[in-house]
Amino acid sequence: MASAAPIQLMELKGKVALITGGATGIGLAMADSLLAEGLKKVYISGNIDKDGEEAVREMTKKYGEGRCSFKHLDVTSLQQFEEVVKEIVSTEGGLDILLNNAGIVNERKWELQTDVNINGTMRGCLLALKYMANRGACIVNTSSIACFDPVPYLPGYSASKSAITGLSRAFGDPLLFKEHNIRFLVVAPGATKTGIGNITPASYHYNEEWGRINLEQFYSAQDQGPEAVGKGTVYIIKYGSSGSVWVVEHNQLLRVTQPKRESYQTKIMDL
Ligand SMILES: NC(=O)C1=CN([C@@H]2O[C@H](COP(=O)(O)OP(=O)(O)OC[C@H]3O[C@@H](n4cnc5c(N)ncnc54)[C@H](O)[C@@H]3O)[C@@H](O)[C@H]2O)C=CC1
Ligand SMILES: CCCCCC(=O)/C=C/C=C\C/C=C\C/C=C\CCCC(=O)O
Repeated sequence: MASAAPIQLMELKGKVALITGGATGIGLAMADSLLAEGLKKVYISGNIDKDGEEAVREMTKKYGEGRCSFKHLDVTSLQQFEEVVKEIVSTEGGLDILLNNAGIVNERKWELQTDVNINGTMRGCLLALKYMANRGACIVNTSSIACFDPVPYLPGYSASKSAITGLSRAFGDPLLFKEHNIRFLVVAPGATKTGIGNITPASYHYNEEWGRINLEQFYSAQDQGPEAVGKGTVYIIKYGSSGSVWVVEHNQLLRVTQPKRESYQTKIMDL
């Protein structure tokens, strides 16, 4: 049920955004939704140049010349990440929105999965503190519903998404917000039709049978397109208070209210 009219915390017209893993799927849908809202410029970034170039062609056709550019950025490299952020800040006079969205599913290469998903998001948040403070900036980190309900066959992936939600809530705490005036937010999508599942069980899982079961479950659970996450993210950027967590699942945007831990603990004994 909708509550009282929310207070808009950011005007999107004329703003500049950078999206990691922005060339495909959810990241590209976020770019599309932001451009539709009148952003001055959206920088799509990613580790695969041909995907980036294709995405820019698509966005330029839809929104006109100069609204969207591609930057090569592998989020496992802090140096690359910092160079891209610095270049945008110097060209545009500042960066207003950073969407830490790059992510992979790869239980076989779980260390790489950790580096992209957790460390990549952490790098983006730390760079935001360094280059985006005190201008009302907003960071949205892409988690997953796997952060609430760990997917049995994806321990490393589920852990990485719990970490993203945890670090975003810590960065987004009102105490820190008072110091740097940056909102840190979480979008946690449910199963979404993108290329993330275009993998073979043996190529991404240490247990091929688990991989097969997980992919089957994933394909049958995908009931929304990336556009839903793009639209939901625009709402979150406009209205989400720092540290808030949001789900986009079954084509709905939902606000997550974390219960106080005392409410779900059962006392066993005094020690
Ligand atoms: N599709 C789904 O059901 C769900 C996806 N997510 C998350 O949404 C985010 C986007 O995924 P999708 O759009 O679904 O898949 P996708 O595979 O289309 O997008 C991921 C993007 O990240 C890029 N990427 C991978 N490694 C990178 C690196 N080292 N540096 C920079 N970019 C890199 C890929 O090239 C790709 O463009 C991910 O964080 C994923 O975990 C969360 C919940 C559900
Ligand atoms: C290849 C898996 C990609 C994981 C993407 C993700 O972040 C989250 C996906 C969420 C659910 C799908 C994953 C596994 C399916 C498990 C259970 C299906 C239960 C059906 C449902 O909850 O709707």
